[in-house]
Amino acid sequence: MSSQASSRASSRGSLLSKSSVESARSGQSAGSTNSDNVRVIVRCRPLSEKEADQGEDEVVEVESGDTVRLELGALGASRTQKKFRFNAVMGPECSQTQFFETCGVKALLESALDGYAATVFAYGQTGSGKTYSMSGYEEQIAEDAYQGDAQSDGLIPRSMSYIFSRIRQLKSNVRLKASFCEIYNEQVYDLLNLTTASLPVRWKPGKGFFVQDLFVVECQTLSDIMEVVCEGHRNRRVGSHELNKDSSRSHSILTLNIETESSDPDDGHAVVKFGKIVFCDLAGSERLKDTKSDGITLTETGAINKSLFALSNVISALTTSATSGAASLSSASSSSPSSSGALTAHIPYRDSKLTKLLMDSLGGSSLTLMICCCSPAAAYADETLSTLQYAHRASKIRNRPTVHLDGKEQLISRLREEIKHLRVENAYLREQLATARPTLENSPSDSGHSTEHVIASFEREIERLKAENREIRTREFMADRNCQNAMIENERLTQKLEHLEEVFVHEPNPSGSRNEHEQLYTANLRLQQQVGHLKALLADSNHTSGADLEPLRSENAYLRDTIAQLRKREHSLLRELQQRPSRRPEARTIIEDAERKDSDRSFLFSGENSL
Ligand SMILES: Nc1ncnc2c1ncn2[C@@H]1O[C@H](COP(=O)(O)OP(=O)(O)OP(=O)(O)O)[C@@H](O)[C@H]1O
Repeated sequence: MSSQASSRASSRGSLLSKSSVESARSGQSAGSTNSDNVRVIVRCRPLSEKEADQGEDEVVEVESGDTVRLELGALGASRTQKKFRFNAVMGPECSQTQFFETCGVKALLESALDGYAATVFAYGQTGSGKTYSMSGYEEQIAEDAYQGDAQSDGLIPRSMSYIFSRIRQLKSNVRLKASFCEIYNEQVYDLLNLTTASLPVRWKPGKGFFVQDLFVVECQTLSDIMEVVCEGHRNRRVGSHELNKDSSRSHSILTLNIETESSDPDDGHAVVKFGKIVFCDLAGSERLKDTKSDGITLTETGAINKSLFALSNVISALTTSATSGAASLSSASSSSPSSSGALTAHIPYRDSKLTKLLMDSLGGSSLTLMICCCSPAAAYADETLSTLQYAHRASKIRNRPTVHLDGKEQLISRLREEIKHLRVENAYLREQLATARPTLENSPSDSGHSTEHVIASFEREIERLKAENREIRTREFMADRNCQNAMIENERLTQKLEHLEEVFVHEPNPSGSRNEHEQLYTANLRLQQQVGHLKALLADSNHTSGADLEPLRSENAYLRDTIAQLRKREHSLLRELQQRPSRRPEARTIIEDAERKDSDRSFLFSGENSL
């Protein structure tokens, strides 16, 4: 296996938006709805031995291939039922092979080979079968030199072997790179490199959120990649509690980057696409009292529930904006440069590392498959209900799948698209002229205008509209670029603050923190200048294309909010510094300095200057 420690994950290509993706891409064999929606599959496991011994009732029933019925309430007359419909529902009898064949993951893998980003994530209560569905038996897959098991293997090993079998058939050069990390207690750890401490999550334009310094392994054979999978499982944090003896205590994220080089069927030139598939096995949602958590387990459970709550908030915000007709993509932190005009609602991706890293999968440019696992036991009916409700909301999320190409390819494809559009427009205009000409030729020229005059005025109008269109596009491009710049500044400021926090925690020398503050102030000022520039641009744009720039204004409001929050944090850090007796004189100077500078710059955020 050739491996490389990559300080930054391989530089990715740009994204090319597509308005829609062929239905085949979403792999919807059973009950497919919209190709851009998150596809949701429910899988109900059999009763465990323990549950069967306890005489548990089964309250989950698969009604048809896509409907699940849940019995609620006490046994007897007061029982009620709830029904949910999903893309597909699989019951306890469903084998791992059947599950792989019918859940739609194969089509996602095909899409990833075709340059799309795809995500499969498993959600459900602890012990409901997420790891079993994603990987198989955890203790087996974590064995040294694991060779695979035809019966019990889950989606991940099956997907890996599927990809290699497809690569053998394809007439393309394919490069595969894998990384594997986990989010444990809100910190990201590399599962392939245990020597590193927790890793930071960063944001970059054109790339979105990513884990910095993650170990990336180039895989040439199936056994290379299975080694990555097994190594990750060996290193994943597993604990034992009342509901599951091998419970995953973290969210794990396995990413396979697929670089495919093929020749364009139209003109034979080489095209490189950057697809990827992400497998995310979430830690189980769980009630503290059921798991009988204490000490470390209690902290872990708290962190798990907190990040799942953040995920639920993102899903709610996305579904609310989807049902209210608002676009679901947040350009403020989107990985897609082409998506920047789409923001109309703030989606709280930044609230947790999990939601940052899943941003592209939820409301972003990825094709997404959510696997919802549940237990059939009556004892967990409430948890199952909340899982199904969660899943139902998630199924309303609309993504915008995009092909990932490198910069040059992106330009060529954009120009091709442009030519295609112009051709359609030309054909339409010719048609219009053809229908207008006989009418005009037969009509009396009582208005004093000849047919030629009318046609010429049509043509002038078309030219005028085209010029206006170009101008609006230029303005949008400029505003988009300014937003990107403001985001970069925002990220830089966040990093400064993180650094400043570290400075306080680790007791550095006093002159260092003063310096920190100066740098922070300069960065802050630069950010404000960006925002001011953006405001001026938007105010100017208002005259001609106010409606087109509405999303940017909303994004701007979000950025200003973020800046205000960052400033609050900056102040609280300074107050903290002031409270330390050893640093009081130094703190006073810094605070006075900051307050004086604040009053200088406050005009930028005053009411009449806001957008
Ligand atoms: N469909 C299934 N068929 C047979 N056994 C299953 C099935 N699903 C789960 N199991 C078994 O149930 C137990 C719990 O499953 P698993 O560890 O996958 O749950 P989990 O949802 O990943 O839990 P946690 O969130 O605590 O990690 C395991 O012993 C697993 O082998």
